[in-house]
Amino acid sequence: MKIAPSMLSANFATLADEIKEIEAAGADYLHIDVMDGTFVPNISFGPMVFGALRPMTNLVFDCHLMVQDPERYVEATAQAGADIITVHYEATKHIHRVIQQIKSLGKKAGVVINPGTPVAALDSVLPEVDLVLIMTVNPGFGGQSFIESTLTKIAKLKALREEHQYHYEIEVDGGVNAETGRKCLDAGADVLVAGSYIFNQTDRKAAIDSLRP
Ligand SMILES: O=C(CO)[C@H](O)[C@H](O)COP(=O)(O)O
Ligand SMILES: [Co+2]
Repeated sequence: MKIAPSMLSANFATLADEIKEIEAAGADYLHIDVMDGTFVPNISFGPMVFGALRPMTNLVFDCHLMVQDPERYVEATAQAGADIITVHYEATKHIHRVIQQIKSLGKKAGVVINPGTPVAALDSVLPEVDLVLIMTVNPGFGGQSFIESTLTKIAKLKALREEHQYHYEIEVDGGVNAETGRKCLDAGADVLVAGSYIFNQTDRKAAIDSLRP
């Protein structure tokens, strides 16, 4: 399993040091939450900010685009050094086209659904994607409580992957701590995103280690 600390909960005044610390502590991905104030009621940062961090770390840049019509920003995200670009099913009229756009730029393509969207909405893109992200909170803010009803989606995605020999990783995002993270892993998750749980602790290595079974 992999751990993806979410930069949203890091100290923005010392971002480079925060990133180096979680890399040394054994993180696998750096989860990068881009918010536009339209698709979600919050604004975070964009490609100019994480692009500046790219030369400072070898962590996989796992970009979660919470923006309306993400096709407008996929290219800039790729150019800023993203490795995985994940777009919301709910944010575009053309989810299949955006996935193709991401792949044509040589990046791994992910799709993400809100707690209110069923796995069935993803039928047509599951054969194409490298990652499926299940929101375990409503997107927009760190530090929210895990929504238990999302666990059944993880199990569904795992069963579909086995049945059809799909290749996507299953990632979960929101309200993940040692307890809820374990439930996600038991249900079949491969990647745990955790923001406040990791960055609110002074010992980030202990926090990351506590998420591993
Ligand atoms: O996408 C996100 C919010 O929309 C974040 O990745 C997520 O909320 C992480 O924060 P926390 O672990 O504190 O819930
Ligand atoms: Co996220």
